[in-house]
Amino acid sequence: MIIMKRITIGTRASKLAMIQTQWIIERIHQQWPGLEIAIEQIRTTGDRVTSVPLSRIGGDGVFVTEIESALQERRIDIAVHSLKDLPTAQPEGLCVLTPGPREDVRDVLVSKGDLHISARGTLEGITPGRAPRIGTCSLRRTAQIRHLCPDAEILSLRGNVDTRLRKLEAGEYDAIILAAAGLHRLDLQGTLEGKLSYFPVAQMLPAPGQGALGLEIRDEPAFRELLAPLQDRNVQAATSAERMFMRRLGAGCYLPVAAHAHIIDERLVLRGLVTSLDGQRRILVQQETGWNAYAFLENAERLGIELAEIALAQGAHDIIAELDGSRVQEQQHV
Ligand SMILES: NCc1[nH]cc(CCC(=O)O)c1CC(=O)O
Repeated sequence: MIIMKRITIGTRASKLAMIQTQWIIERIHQQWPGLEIAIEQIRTTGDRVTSVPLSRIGGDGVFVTEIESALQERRIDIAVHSLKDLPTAQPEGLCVLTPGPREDVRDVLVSKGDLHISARGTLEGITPGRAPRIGTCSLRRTAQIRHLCPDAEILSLRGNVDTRLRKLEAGEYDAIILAAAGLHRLDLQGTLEGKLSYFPVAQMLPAPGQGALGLEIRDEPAFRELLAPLQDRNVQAATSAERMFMRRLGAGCYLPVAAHAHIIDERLVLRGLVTSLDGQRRILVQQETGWNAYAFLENAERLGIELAEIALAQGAHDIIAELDGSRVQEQQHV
């Protein structure tokens, strides 16, 4: 039985983070109408340091560390995150629940001119003799776009979604790549009509957890009970498989590792990718659970681990080690 009267939700202050938080608050209120919910905005390292690519700041958790401290110190009770920003292992005493439904998992090309993604997933509309300039800071997107278009010039792009769109308008890029989920939640499809083309998942495999939210709490029965009605078994199974794939590879969230799981015919199907930054070497693997096996979370997690081991057996370790090495060198030059 819930006896709480008031809880505090912690979040980043960005427009997207606030929309996500408001949505979660509405969902909690539907279940627990009397509960008073306060919001605490927390500034993270990722919000403060906007001029350096995330892959150089030091990888994991740049958008969450301060928020996790607030949870551990009991200044907040629930943290609302974009699941893909959340490291795959939680600090002592914290756990993550995943509400549904999951937004669109795909990445989108937002174009200033003719560049677009065809239905087959190829990059079209390139001006002959000129390398398309594409903005992204994600190594996962960089490697996959280089695979699709080895001539593309990849330019660094950081900031929240509005900032990125402003930089595109300013003419620094021919196109930029964003997560569909962020654009949809910010209700930007209308404004960007005619400029958007969606990558098929197979051509731009998403980040583990992309499109899903993660609710982080102290692992206590009262908060588990409070959020239980929001949980979605299928989203939980799919994202757990994706995140375990990443975790077993020992890859931080800013390495070119991608994973996507979905349910077909009552089986959980997981696809994973480990790729070199130039997009030349790719280890693309797929595995599925038995019929209805994903009903047990352990099976979804085991699927992620098994697929990672398949990728490692095919040489994923070498690619990751190489990338880790080059990142350390880059950091020394910052
Ligand atoms: N680190 C950026 C980030 N984290 C979560 C989202 C929104 C999409 C999502 O929830 O997966 C974005 C923006 C983007 O990648 O374009």
